[in-house]
Amino acid sequence: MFDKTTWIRLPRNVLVGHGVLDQTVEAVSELHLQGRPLVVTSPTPREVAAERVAADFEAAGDDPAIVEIESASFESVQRVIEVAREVDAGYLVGVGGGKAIDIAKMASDDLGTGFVSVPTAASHDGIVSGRGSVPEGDTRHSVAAEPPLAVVADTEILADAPWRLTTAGCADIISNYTAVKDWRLANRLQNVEYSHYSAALAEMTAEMLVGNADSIKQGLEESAWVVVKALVSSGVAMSIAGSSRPASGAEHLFSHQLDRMVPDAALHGHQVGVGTVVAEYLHGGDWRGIKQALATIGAPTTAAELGIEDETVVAALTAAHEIRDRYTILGNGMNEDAAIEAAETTGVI
Ligand SMILES: NC(=O)C1=CN([C@@H]2O[C@H](COP(=O)(O)OP(=O)(O)OC[C@H]3O[C@@H](n4cnc5c(N)ncnc54)[C@H](O)[C@@H]3O)[C@@H](O)[C@H]2O)C=CC1
Ligand SMILES: O=C(CO)COP(=O)(O)O
Ligand SMILES: [Zn+2]
Repeated sequence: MFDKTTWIRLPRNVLVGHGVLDQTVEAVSELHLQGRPLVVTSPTPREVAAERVAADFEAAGDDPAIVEIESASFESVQRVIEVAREVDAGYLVGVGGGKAIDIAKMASDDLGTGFVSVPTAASHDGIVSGRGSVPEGDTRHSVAAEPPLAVVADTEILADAPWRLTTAGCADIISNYTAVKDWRLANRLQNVEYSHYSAALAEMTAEMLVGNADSIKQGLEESAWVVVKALVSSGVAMSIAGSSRPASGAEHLFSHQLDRMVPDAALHGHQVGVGTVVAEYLHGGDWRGIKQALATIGAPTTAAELGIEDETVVAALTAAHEIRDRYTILGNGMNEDAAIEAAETTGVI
């Protein structure tokens, strides 16, 4: 008997454009969600967008509540769940960067409620994905979470956000190159389940972004448009795969290890970009091309540009494979000499 089952969960409404934040209530009303919206946000995104979204729900008679989170942690998820129960929320609206959106989608999953994604920065490809990424002790979980029913990406807001957030999003997409190589390797060596469609979409998204690298420039709203569409596409690749494999390989393990060693030292996407240069080198690929694309966009390509000590980068490379049980080009780990050699050859240190 044929026994394969695939369940691909994608958003129904994806709004991308200038001023679309004002259409959030309309995009949600189309989904026939019931009850009060709970807006999940963090301090800056609250000022930038969440208060406006809440005011629009208020004006529509939807009686919204707001909860602010500070970090991506299971404690934050738990707090949001508690607040959602206290206010009897019908669905959750995540407004902010990757952390606020991850917390909202994980809390929604637990509560069994709908989730709407309102990114205020084009900084990560979790905008659409049905995954949450949360550190815990020595490890970092990639957990199944509620994928958004709707996405509202206002390019006016995204273009107004600090430019470094957009370059981080670009680097998070460029990392698909090595993530897919790692996925293929894991498929061949470990029989890890692999999706050609998902991998092709993830790679094509990275190629299109790199092909447009010259047109991604600070101060152009068009750039925010190009980047956020790529982030949506990358998130769809994760939804097709049912895992973060098409967008997260060795370069992500390296970034997650840096988060453990030097929390908040640099943006997720920027760390991932530097990890991509080293991972591409380890794969014997065109690491110079990756480095050039990152540099053209204005994303960091060295430890110094990340603001992280060379020794910390080397230590993160040697310990990255321990983050989780995900087979990558790192295999059972790099020793220190090999990590120094790779980081020096690529000019990362
Ligand atoms: N679930 C998934 O599939 C994925 C999850 N992630 C996760 O997302 C997180 C990284 O996302 P980031 O957005 O880089 O981090 P973040 O959510 O911490 O945001 C970075 C900073 O940007 C600020 N910010 C956001 N919008 C702003 C605006 N319009 N103006 C000014 N400041 C603004 C935030 O307040 C924060 O200080 C990590 O935890 C990462 O693991 C990343 C990729 C995929
Ligand atoms: O950041 C991600 C994809 O860009 C996914 O995060 P994980 O590595 O935790 O799955
Ligand atoms: Zn990422």
